[in-house]
Amino acid sequence: MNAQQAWQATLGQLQMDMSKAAFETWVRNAELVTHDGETFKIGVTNAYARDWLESRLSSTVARHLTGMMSRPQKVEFVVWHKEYEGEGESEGVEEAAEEEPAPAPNPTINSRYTFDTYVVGANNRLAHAACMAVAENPARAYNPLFLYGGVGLGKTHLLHAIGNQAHRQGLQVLYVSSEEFTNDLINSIQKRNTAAFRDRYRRIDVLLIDDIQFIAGKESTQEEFFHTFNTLHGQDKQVVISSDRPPKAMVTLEERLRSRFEWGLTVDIQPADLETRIAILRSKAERASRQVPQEILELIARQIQSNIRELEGALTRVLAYSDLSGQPVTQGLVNSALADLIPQHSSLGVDAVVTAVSSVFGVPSDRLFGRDRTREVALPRQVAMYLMREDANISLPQIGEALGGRDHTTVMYACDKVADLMQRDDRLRRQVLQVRDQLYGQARAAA
Ligand SMILES: Nc1ncnc2c1ncn2[C@@H]1O[C@H](COP(=O)(O)OP(=O)(O)OP(=O)(O)O)[C@@H](O)[C@H]1O
Repeated sequence: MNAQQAWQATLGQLQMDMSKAAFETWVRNAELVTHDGETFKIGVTNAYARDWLESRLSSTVARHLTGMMSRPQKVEFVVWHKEYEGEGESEGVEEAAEEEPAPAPNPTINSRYTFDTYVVGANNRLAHAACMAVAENPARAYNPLFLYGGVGLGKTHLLHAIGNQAHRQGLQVLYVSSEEFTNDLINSIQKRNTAAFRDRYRRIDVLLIDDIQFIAGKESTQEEFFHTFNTLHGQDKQVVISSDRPPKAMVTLEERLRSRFEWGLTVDIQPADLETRIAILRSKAERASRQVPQEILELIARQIQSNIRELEGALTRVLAYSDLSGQPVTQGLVNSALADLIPQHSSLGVDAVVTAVSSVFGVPSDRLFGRDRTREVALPRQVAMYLMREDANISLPQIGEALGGRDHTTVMYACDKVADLMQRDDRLRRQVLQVRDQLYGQARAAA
């Protein structure tokens, strides 16, 4: 087998092993540059892709190549552009590519929000992969990309991350909230300067428009956005849109806009699970050069469940509390610092959990309290047991007593089963998050 065949076979293997999104984002455009008998030099289009492949795939790729060539092989990823082909050593090419001066900052893009600082978990993996794909290949991956999710879950962060990367590639990027778009439009109409408005919005390569839900119901803004969208899309320019709900749920949105939003890819961001929330806190603490014990991060992450902005705010508050009082960060300090942010667990009782489970799973409360064992009731009941145990700290015998007079081993089994299923069953994980959303929404409202 020659080197090119071995590389193509490795690509085929990776395609089978990796998720589609990851493969498309990171591997599809990689090419064999040189092979000197023992090292495969693989070219990728930018330093991001090189670092990603180097840190996650180099040993897997080397293993596949070794198997195919029947002798030990190494792999090296380099930044490589096709137009440099034949101009000599690829090392030289790599340096040339990296020495390009950075473009002047883009005033509409927040340079702190990058893919590097975005923590990926099960809740946002697809959204993250889609954004990476768009940033790598504007207008060629998904156009438009429509990103939706609840408040404070990282939509704006991802838009800026795309913006930062596209800007580094020398593209003209414009980030605006839909409110700014509306205000710009109104001003231009008042000043009779709509030509300048159109120029600003149509002479760009990438338009990132945040919180598009605010244009629903505003007729002339929708009209103008429709033309902006068509012009950009028609010229193969990338449009990325964020919203707090999917296009279908934007009731007062004109049908022609809704259908355009659905032309490309629509992806959601769900609330982050516990592990991701801890990882976000850890990353934020590290960036602030602070050492915070794992159990403290976990304590904060358990308390603030549905909004990453609040989660970050909670950490900042705990650290400020510790600095101002001169005390170390302990559980007690966290509890005092967050007393008014955290719903008190005692307010979560059996009834609150059953009501929330009942509404998310669509099973009447009395059936959850009863002894019915059909699957449509049994699983939601097990979820209720799990949440009573995990979130409301109710004892196993009390839970069993409340839910149909079961003994504590049944409850223990249910809790383990739900915890295990949530690792594998995405739908169930989301349902549990929805229940928690309801519980904590209620608890906060009652506080
Ligand atoms: N996965 C993540 N990793 C790191 N930081 C995150 C993540 N998700 C959200 N954040 C941070 O949480 C904060 C809120 O995120 P962001 O403003 O992007 O949310 P949003 O979904 O746009 O909210 P809104 O609905 O209010 O517009 C930001 O500081 C962002 O950096």
